[in-house]
Amino acid sequence: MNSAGLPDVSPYDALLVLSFGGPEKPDDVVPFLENVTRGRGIPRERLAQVGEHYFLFGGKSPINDQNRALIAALEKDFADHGIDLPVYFGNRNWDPYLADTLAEMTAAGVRRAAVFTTSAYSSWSSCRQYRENLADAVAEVPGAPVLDRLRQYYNHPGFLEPAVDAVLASLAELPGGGDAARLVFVTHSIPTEMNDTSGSEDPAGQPRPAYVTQHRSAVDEVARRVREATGRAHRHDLVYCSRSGAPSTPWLEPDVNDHLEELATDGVAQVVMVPIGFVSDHMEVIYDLDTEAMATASRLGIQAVRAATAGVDERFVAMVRELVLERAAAERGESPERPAVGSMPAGPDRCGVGCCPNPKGARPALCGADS
Ligand SMILES: CC1=C(CCC(=O)O)c2cc3nc(cc4[nH]c(cc5[nH]c(cc1n2)c(C)c5CCC(=O)O)c(CCC(=O)O)c4C)C(CCC(=O)O)=C3C
Ligand SMILES: [Fe+2]
Repeated sequence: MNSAGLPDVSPYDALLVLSFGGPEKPDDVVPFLENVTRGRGIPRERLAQVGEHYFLFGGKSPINDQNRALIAALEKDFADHGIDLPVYFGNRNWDPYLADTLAEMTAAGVRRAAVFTTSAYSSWSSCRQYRENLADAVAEVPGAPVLDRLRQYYNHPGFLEPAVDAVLASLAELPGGGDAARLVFVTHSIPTEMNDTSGSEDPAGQPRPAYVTQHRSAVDEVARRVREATGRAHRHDLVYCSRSGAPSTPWLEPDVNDHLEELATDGVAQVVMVPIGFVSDHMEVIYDLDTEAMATASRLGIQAVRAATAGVDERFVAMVRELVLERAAAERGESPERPAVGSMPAGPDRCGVGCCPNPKGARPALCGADS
């Protein structure tokens, strides 16, 4: 609390929500995909396919609107809690681009901002690449504010509690209350090599392989709480979607569709798909799960329901506020509580040395113990 009895956000004078970005209209789709895949060696056929996913939804990704809704909810939550902190929005791959937002923040006199990324887990794609984006943007904008990326939140109760309720709601939608339903937790596949190097060897960092270890912690905790609530032990699995890259490069498996085939063979009749790797219903969720995996389930005669993502659940929104206040207190030299549930402790405020290296070679990155 500050002298007026309100939560103390110093040393911060802004919050930046940093996300992936997505196309807003059909003409944006190809330039967006070019932004995403610049220098990444994604085969042309894969890009054409992913372009079709966007065109199926009118050439517009839901992700930017979802982030604007999250920001509106945060502004309201801050106001309700007497917190006077402007919230800015910047993306890696589409308008509003991070560097433009940083220029706007600089012009508005922002000196130091907390940064919330819309990605809960550690890997190059979901963690360090955002830190590289921050370094690039700061290099482009003279006088840019100091930026503190908030810790990974895959094990924060504000992220997992909405997931538990979402699973319970989905079970209730299945005939018979889903009493024999399998819980199929789904996240974004990444190259196995990117998983192996996710996290760091620095004892103060996230233990390797952070990406899968963090997911297992989150998944087991949600399944445990569902069991507590229903009194039934639902079997559960962690599987993957949205594989990309060259077919010769190994990525995390099994793919959700292959897994459903296997479940059907084993006689599983009901499934709840839980998009535990994603914070909102963006393209991976509405295409890869709701369209493709749902069609697979229906072809196999499996009754399937997809659980909701955190979105603008008030606990998730409150989590962002709590993370800002926690980090602000830590930067003031206090020792705030660091809520964490599951098998892993709260992650560090700064990524460990060598955390989640870029597979194409080292680049400058902010917000690490070594930056
Ligand atoms: C771990 C992870 C997350 C989750 C964490 C986070 O949220 O950050 C994520 C999120 C997202 N990924 C997204 C879109 C895309 N990702 C691609 C490609 C890739 N993703 C990767 C990983 C991840 N991606 C990887 C290793 C590649 C291969 C290329 C490379 O090595 O860099 C491609 C290129 C085409 C393709 O190859 O699929 C697209 C279009 C969107 C926007 C959705 C929308 O528009 O609604 C979102 C939120
Ligand atoms: Fe992706």
